[in-house]
Amino acid sequence: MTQVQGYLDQLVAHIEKQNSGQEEYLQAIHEFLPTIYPYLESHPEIVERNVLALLLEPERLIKFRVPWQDDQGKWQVNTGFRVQYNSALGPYKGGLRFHPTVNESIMKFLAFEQIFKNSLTGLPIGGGKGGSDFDPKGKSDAEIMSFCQSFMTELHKYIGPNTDIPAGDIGVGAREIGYLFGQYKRLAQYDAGVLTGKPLAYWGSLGRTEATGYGLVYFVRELLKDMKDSFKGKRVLVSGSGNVAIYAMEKVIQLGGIVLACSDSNGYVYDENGIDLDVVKQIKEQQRGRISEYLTYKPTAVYEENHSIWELSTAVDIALPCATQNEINLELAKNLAKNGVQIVAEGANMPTTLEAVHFYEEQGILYCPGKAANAGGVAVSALEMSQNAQRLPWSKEEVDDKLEEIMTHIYETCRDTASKYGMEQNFLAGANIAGVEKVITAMMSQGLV
Ligand SMILES: NC(=O)C1=CN([C@@H]2O[C@H](COP(=O)(O)OP(=O)(O)OC[C@H]3O[C@@H](n4cnc5c(N)ncnc54)[C@H](O)[C@@H]3O)[C@@H](O)[C@H]2O)C=CC1
Ligand SMILES: O=C(O)CCC(=O)C(=O)O
Repeated sequence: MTQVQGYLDQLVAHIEKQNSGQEEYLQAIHEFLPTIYPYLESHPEIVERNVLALLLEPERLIKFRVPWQDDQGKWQVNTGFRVQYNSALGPYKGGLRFHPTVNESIMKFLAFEQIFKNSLTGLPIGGGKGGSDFDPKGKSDAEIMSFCQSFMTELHKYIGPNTDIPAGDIGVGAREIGYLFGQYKRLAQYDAGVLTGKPLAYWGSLGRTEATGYGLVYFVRELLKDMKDSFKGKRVLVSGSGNVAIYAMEKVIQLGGIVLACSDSNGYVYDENGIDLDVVKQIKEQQRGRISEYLTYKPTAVYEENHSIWELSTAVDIALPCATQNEINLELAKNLAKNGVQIVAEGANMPTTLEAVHFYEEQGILYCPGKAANAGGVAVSALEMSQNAQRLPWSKEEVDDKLEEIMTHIYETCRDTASKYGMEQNFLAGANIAGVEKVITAMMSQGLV
């Protein structure tokens, strides 16, 4: 056994013991460590000085009680989290998720991935993530406000425009960011730089709403260019119908692709004529309704309740999972392969199980991991921070041009890093090595901090 392998085995054993039962977190670590093996071989000082032990331990994990009152006057309580994982490259940056499945494991996997994603953007941001097991589904506006105010009452002690800057994620959009900011302002001082993804009326950035979805499609467009191909006529499946999914669909359609299906947590809708995005926006952005309502507007479409979009049996060129973690397992990946998929690019964070990722590799399906392909959202969040610091808003074109430039650079970095280490087209290894290299260099130059 090589020295590097021995070191990795020892680290994995320690992490498994310390985090037993935290499945998603351990999955993210198991996905990450083997891919950086060749980088560690060429950098023996990292192993000799045990740098990875520091990298793998979050700098801080904050867990707090969030009491709030429902519309009946009854007291309710949820758990809040903020994981401040790594600040080598800048203040902690990463979204807040409000979803009943949120727990320590999910928070830690998201914060861990965020470190390398933020590093790949080339912008000065460290990695963090937070949220709560609060379920916004079915709650009134007053209940959402009450919850957000209580959440921020505790969180404001730990964040600030130069220390930790949260944003949105599942269940946290412009409405929630508005309530969170309102409470921050009452408790601290007026500094809109403390959150990103803000509404445009007070220091939000044009283009942030679209950024993750557009960025994902820019990443795939660059990959297609290398293949002397384009989105024109490509048959595309997009899971979810939230922020990331909607703007991924919009850009695919603008570039000439056909989006055949999208979904929500209840089921999926398939429209052979191509999904009508105006209808999806009306249902999801205006009515906050269910995707099944698509059939009211488009009766010829098909709706499948309680089925995954990845079970569909139809020819597919490109799959864009944009809903949630582990939505594609091995069986569903096999179905995608049967349907002829060539590219799987992740808008969501870790939507593919490790077995399915290995299957893509074996089958030669090009796999673009979320930490690279969905980095456009956090990149534009960092541009929002720049605009806030300058006290100057940029035009939508300026933001979008920068987003395209950043995503092209991320794609090229992943491609070239993979090639440099002899792993042609392994974008996962490319993303992990390029992402970690900068973080480790910064950590080593900062000493034991
Ligand atoms: N909003 C952003 O800027 C970024 C989001 N992401 C990731 O993208 C994914 C989606 O986030 P958003 O669009 O912001 O959230 P959202 O709350 O706007 O939408 C989430 C969508 O996923 C669907 N969904 C949730 N759980 C599901 C399940 N179990 N099965 C099927 N569908 C399910 C929901 O119905 C909804 O359509 C998440 O993994 C998030 O971490 C990644 C980078 C940035
Ligand atoms: O915009 C941000 O700061 C965070 C986005 C995010 O949570 C993510 O990239 O997963």
